[in-house]
Amino acid sequence: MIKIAPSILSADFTRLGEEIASIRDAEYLHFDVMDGIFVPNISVGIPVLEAVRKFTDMTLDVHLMITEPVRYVKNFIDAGADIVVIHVEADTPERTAEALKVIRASGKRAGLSLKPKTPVDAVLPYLDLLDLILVMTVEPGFGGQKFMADQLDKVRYLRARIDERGLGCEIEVDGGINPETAKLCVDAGVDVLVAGSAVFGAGDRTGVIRRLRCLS
Ligand SMILES: O=C(CO)[C@H](O)[C@H](O)COP(=O)(O)O
Repeated sequence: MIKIAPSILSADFTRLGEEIASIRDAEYLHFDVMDGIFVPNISVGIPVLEAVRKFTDMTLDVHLMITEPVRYVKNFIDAGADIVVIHVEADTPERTAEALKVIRASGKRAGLSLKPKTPVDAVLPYLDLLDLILVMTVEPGFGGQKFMADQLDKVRYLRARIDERGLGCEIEVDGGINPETAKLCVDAGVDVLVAGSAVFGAGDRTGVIRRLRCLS
């Protein structure tokens, strides 16, 4: 069963509670954190995550597009994150592993993401520490960009590595996901689809989530 993770980056922040309440039948709620340094944009942070945590029981999938994530992972866990995804490019290998261990030691799920220009084998040394790998299918920083189909080679490669080792690590994609690109991702072996503008730009959110699952 494909999991859907609507990204609140594309929600109407003046009505964030209503926007979240309009999402039914999605497994995760994707929460994008941007620091203006790791990516050329600034989004929301810990106080907003705390508010969202009080509002919903959904699994909160927190994507940290920030430098030196090891400094902040515990704060995001305390604020209510269920899954914390950091970037492989955001710190040294030692501190990246340390951050992943802190997440798991807190009883939360650890994820690692890679930007489109990062070679896929950059995440392999961390596989045993991971519950999720997030393959970016746009340059991180902004919603509403065009899907990069060439990133699906990474998905196929990771699918094979994860399956041959019998690991439970999920593969997630983020950026430019709509019902057409979702089909390509599912065929390549993706487990979780992040979708921002496709979900929050649609009137019928239940309908679009169903189409993203390739059910209609
Ligand atoms: O992480 C992100 C951008 O860095 C967003 O989650 C992503 O771009 C979703 O937006 P859309 O579905 O509109 O492409």
